[in-house]
Amino acid sequence: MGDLGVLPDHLAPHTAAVDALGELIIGGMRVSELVRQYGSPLFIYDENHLRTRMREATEGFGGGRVIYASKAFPSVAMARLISEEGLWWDAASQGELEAGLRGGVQPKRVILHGNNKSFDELRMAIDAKVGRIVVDSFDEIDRLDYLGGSASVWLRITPGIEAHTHAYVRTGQQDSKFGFNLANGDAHRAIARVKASSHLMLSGLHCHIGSQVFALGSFRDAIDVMVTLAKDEGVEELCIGGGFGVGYLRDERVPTIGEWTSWLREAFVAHGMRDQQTFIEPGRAIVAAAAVTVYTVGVIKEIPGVRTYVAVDGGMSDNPRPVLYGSGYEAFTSSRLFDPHDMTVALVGKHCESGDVLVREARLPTDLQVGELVMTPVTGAYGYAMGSNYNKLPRPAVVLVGHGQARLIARRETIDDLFRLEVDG
Ligand SMILES: Cc1ncc(COP(=O)(O)O)c(C=O)c1O
Ligand SMILES: N[C@@H](CCCC[NH3+])C(=O)O
Repeated sequence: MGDLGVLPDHLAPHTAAVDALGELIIGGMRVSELVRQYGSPLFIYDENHLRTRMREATEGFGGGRVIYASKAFPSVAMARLISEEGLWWDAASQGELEAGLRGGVQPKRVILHGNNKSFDELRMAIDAKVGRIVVDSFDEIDRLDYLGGSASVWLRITPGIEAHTHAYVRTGQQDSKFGFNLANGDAHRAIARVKASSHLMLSGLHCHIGSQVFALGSFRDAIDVMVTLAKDEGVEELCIGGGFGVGYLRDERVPTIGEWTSWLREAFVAHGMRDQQTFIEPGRAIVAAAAVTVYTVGVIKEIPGVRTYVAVDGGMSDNPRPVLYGSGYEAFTSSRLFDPHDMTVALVGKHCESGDVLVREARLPTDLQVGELVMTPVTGAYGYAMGSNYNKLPRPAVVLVGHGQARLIARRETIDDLFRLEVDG
């Protein structure tokens, strides 16, 4: 990576480069050229970045298995990369399961999650012979008994670890809708039930303490608790979930996925676990920084002495994270990254809500013009995946770039697409 001007290296996709005029190039493609061809707003994913993260994760984790948590970006194109790089695929619904299978992930490398799996989802997983079903509740055991097919299962345990992250994405504490509670004995009761089953094979235990977690200590605590339980119960495999935090802001420097995975491996090894027994499920740490979202500025409204609003052609429908969790992002002009970005503005979307703010205090050039391209980096995880059609906005297109070429992996929605579900009354 050369000089990226005002764009910090740690927020840029791997192949990012800036030409002499200050324009951003990703995967050998000029961002303005991509927008000219595919329209705005546009998600641009860097293929090299994705593959590098997958390799760092698998190398750091030794011979343990890395399962990509597909909820972060569950596309067929992503599933192809996952299967080519030898990772596994975590699906939390029939749709995510279908995406993995359509992308060529071998069924034995698919894990099915969900705190309320339907009969159809369970039936599909059994018929497809997925690698593991992660059983989450007693009602689910009843459903599996009713269906009767044979399956290799893990039990999802809530180990009672309070991860330090946003309450909405904390999942390992006692008070959780997920999994079997360890402290009140449910975990042991579930283990006994599955062990006694003639058609379910208990191959492992699972826990996931939360998302965007930075404290290695929380993962170490989870490993301590779960290894003890697995050894007491004579269970072979252990998955410690995902949730490894990433940096979204200029000053936010965080461990790489290679560091995360090698630390976790060390923690497992310290407990005498063999690589083949161990699994992790990162989503965000693989995809987040691989993508940027590019928007076009439509309105610049200055309220002297109050604030300047810069409105773009997307917003909470392509990135609901700021509204949902108060998440922070940065913004940059993608065509003049050598210019100082010293005007503080609110970067807002085009939705009919005052809360539709993408970046509360974005720094952009003082002479920013209507029609310029502004991009927000680190939007590869839980952006497109959690997008909506609010205000009947069509979803943006998604391109995958590399080696001077772009591949459209999700076309832009059309106005007609927006009415495909409506029944004309
Ligand atoms: C069961 C499970 N595994 C893995 C993940 C991946 O999380 P992240 O994208 O934060 O790595 C999640 C989401 O938090 C999850 O619910
Ligand atoms: N959607 C959350 C992460 C949820 C993780 C899924 N268990 C986010 O955007 O940060």
